[in-house]
Amino acid sequence: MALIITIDGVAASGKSSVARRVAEELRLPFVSSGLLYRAATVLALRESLDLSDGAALLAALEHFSPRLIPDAAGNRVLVGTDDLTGALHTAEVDAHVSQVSQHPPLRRWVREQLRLLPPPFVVEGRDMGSAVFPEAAVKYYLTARPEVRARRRGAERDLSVEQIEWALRERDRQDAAQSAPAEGAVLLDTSDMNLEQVVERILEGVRAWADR
Ligand SMILES: Nc1ncnc2c1ncn2[C@@H]1O[C@H](COP(=O)(O)OP(=O)(O)O)[C@@H](O)[C@H]1O
Ligand SMILES: Nc1ccn([C@H]2C[C@H](O)[C@@H](COP(=O)(O)OP(=O)(O)O)O2)c(=O)n1
Repeated sequence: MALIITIDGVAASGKSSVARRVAEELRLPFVSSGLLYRAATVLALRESLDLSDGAALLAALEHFSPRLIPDAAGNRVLVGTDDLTGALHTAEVDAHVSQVSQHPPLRRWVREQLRLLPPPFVVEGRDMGSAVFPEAAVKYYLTARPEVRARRRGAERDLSVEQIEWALRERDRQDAAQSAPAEGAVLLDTSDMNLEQVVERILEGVRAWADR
């Protein structure tokens, strides 16, 4: 079975940065599942769709067919030849993506897109090790204290750390349904670890799996 490594966790726990570095060390592609939910949100906002209307949101995904490109330097999302990536990480998308991602038809669409990707790869999100790739060989779940996560994200948003912490706690609450750690996932609280320490812990886990 080709190796799939899942790295799930709460917002700003370090999933994308850690997945990118782990994939780099293992010379594997890495996949950021959240970008498809962010792309769905950007499309819905641009089309002024009702974010509570799952059928309309799914129709928009099927019409625009956003494509996730697992670039090693950082995943990209294309709609036709338009690169949506630069519009995905904003406070406005943060504020609406949880509502968009709740709809089961959208989750099924995202799952179908992800399961088309040829293993091996590292994939990060909320439910990669549970709902999407339960067969994955190595599963991790990252957490960190909200104030630590807010400080880390602070460099990426033009909001105060207090505003970011409030928004992260709100998104944790809204995302809770699809964010439970997968069975067998190794839980890592990264609050007091730097990025490379988290990366090394996961690489140790992959080596242990390879030597089993
Ligand atoms: N263990 C860590 N220590 C310090 N900074 C970190 C750590 N993990 C991630 N970061 C930084 O925190 C920010 C958010 O990380 P990111 O990977 O985007 O989180 P997520 O994908 O879980 O939302 C990034 O700037 C990243 O470089
Ligand atoms: N596998 C996933 C990935 C993301 N989501 C939802 C929940 C998140 O609030 C949004 C955005 O996810 P993303 O990983 O890009 O967000 P963060 O990097 O954690 O801030 O999408 C999801 O429901 N399932």
